[in-house]
Amino acid sequence: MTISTEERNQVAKNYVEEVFATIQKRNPNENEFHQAVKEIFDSLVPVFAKHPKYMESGILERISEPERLITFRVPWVDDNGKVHVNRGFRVQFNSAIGPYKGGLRFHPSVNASIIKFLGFEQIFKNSLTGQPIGGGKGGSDFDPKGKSDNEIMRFTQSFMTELCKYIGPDADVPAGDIGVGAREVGYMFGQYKRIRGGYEAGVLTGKGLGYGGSLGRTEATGYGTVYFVQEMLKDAGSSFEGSTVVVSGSGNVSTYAIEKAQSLGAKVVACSDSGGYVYDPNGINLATVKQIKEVERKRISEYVNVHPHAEYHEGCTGIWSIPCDIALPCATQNEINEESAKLLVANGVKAVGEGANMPSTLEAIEVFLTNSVLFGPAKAANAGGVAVSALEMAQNSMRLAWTFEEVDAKLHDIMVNIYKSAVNAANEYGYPGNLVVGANIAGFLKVADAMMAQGVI
Ligand SMILES: NC(=O)C1=CN([C@@H]2O[C@H](COP(=O)(O)OP(=O)(O)OC[C@H]3O[C@@H](n4cnc5c(N)ncnc54)[C@H](O)[C@@H]3O)[C@@H](O)[C@H]2O)C=CC1
Ligand SMILES: O=C(O)CCC(=O)C(=O)O
Repeated sequence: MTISTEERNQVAKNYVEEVFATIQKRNPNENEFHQAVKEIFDSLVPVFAKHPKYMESGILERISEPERLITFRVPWVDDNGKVHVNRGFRVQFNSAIGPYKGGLRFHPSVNASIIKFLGFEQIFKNSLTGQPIGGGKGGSDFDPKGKSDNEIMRFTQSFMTELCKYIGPDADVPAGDIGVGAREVGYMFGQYKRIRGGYEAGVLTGKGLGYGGSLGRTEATGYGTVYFVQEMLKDAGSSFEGSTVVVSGSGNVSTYAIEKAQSLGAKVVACSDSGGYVYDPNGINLATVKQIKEVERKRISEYVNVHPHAEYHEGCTGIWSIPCDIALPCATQNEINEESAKLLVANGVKAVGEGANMPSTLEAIEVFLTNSVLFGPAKAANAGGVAVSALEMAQNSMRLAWTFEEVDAKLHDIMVNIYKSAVNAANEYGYPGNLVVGANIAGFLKVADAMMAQGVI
């Protein structure tokens, strides 16, 4: 008996809802994880309607359950001799297409829900890059703010003393994320080498250039986000040239998103940190931001001491009230809610590119899509960082180093290809222009096919 398209869609929708309900029940109070799962699941209904084989082999049930979630104690001693205990995490979510790959986040908000949402997203993002990397993520509820260099070193060494049991160049390859940059990766690499012996350069990415790091990795996520938005704009007959841009955050992703947007002729008028935001009508002076954040490790409020014509405002969400053509949320999850999205639309925003992971709530995404704002979802738009991490792994394996220009050209190609894959999948499954659906489907299909080929594991 043949069934109608409508009936197929209903069967697929029921399946997705049933699996989602099970996930909510099995992972209570993990709101960020539920949010990430819901966004993907809703996008996949047309895939299950067209290819019931994925339902029959329980792909959704399997892909949403981590292969492994490791939690561990991280004891360390501060400069005054006081003992502290933090909690460490590593989620090894999916290894269907390659070793687990994804960053480590040190932030007091880190918990199982945050790590699982990030690890889950990483599966599809990594698949979109076209490189052989599975999905993983980790971190700790350790707060690096205000800690001395020695405290950071003692903490990261303690963290790696446990983590090193579970990672390796062909097994699981961590890197940085919020609160983890070149300094922390360096200390972790040293501790891994000390415990495990040998010189396994490919066990971590984001390393310093003098000991196996790749040129272009520091810039990759920010540059990649701008390359992705450039493709969206190009298709709409527009560009960065002469546009006004707002970028949230002032860390790794923000800094290099600002740098690339400026180099393409945009005026970036605002950036922020977790304390507040700076509005500079003359255009943000990036050298000042780098000095404050990368050298002095101080608050962004210092900016107005150097540039008194600029304004500093307390609080995180106010930045979205600044009129702009292009918004690049590059700070953290759920930083744009429905209200902020409506404000951006009312002020004429044309494009949004997500440099951070899940920076827009589901309601905010809906606002952008229904108002025909060009919307580059995180999994696609910020995939440049992990893509260049995979290039770092490749260079480590080959024991050679590519030039900055070579890496940047590869990054550019990868971002263009991700954009094309998302556009094509959106068209094929009946959602033209919806890059959320397109990226989710394109990322899913490769992993799902690999899982099918490898049997029920
Ligand atoms: N570093 C990387 O290669 C990649 C990072 N990401 C994502 O990009 C985002 C930023 O990460 P990084 O730049 O690496 O971290 P980072 O630690 O270098 O910078 C984070 C920035 O966000 C600010 N921030 C934190 N909470 C905030 C809030 N509530 N409001 C405003 N600003 C806030 C911090 O003050 C800091 O300036 C995160 O969502 C991360 O998961 C995504 C892909 C790759
Ligand atoms: O380069 C990496 O492996 C980390 C990238 C990452 O954590 C991310 O894409 O969110």
